[in-house]
Amino acid sequence: MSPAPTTDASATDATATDATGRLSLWLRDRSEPDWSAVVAHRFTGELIAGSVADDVMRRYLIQDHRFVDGFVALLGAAIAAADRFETRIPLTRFAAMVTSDENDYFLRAFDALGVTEATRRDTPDHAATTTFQALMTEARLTADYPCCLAVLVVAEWSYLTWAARADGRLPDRFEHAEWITLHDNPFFRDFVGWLVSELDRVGPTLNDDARARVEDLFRRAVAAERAFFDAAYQDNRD
Ligand SMILES: Cc1ncc(C[n+]2csc(CCO)c2C)c(N)n1
Repeated sequence: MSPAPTTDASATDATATDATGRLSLWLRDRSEPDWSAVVAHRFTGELIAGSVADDVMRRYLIQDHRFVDGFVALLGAAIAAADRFETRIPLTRFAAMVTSDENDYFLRAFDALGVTEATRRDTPDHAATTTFQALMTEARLTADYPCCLAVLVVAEWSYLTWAARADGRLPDRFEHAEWITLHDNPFFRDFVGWLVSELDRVGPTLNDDARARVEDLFRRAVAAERAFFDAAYQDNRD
């Protein structure tokens, strides 16, 4: 019943119309049209083309840097809630990567874009950031592995999918190019393939209620990703 783990999550074109097959594909279907809006968002297209306006990039990165903290906490909850040791290992390695390479990118990009610490401190959270933080907290506090996975999978799989669209073409500026390669490289591809396969592994163990909770979190996470990208184009804070 359980499918072989995929190692190339971005190449998955299949759709699933019922939840008895691959839960990941079913959830992705159920999150349309938001899923497609996320992976083909104006922001990601402009990033790949290297044409994102600097103020858009600044707004996005200031908010996204705040996302990482809650994300790492959610990863920690998934590590704690996972059903076996072999599952904790990739999650732990990934947590180490997120807190080293990725944080370094943010700091260099802030420098290059002239974003000072004072600006970061004085910029309030956008409503889309607050929504996402709340969703990650909600998933974390379930202390339930499939619920944690639902939100993690959305955050990772959607990013791999849009980044893979660059297909080897990279824009000149590192602020743009590295944000793409951070989300489409062999390590990340393997990790996301594994993470998606985890959702498929636990899928058949869920009863209807548990699956409904996972679906609700997954769909709200996709909607939150869409709103997060939209927010980069909004000057106001609400
Ligand atoms: C709103 C938002 N959603 C998802 C990601 C993706 N993401 C967050 S942490 C992480 C791990 C290392 O890159 C990844 C892929 C993001 N950055 N911002």
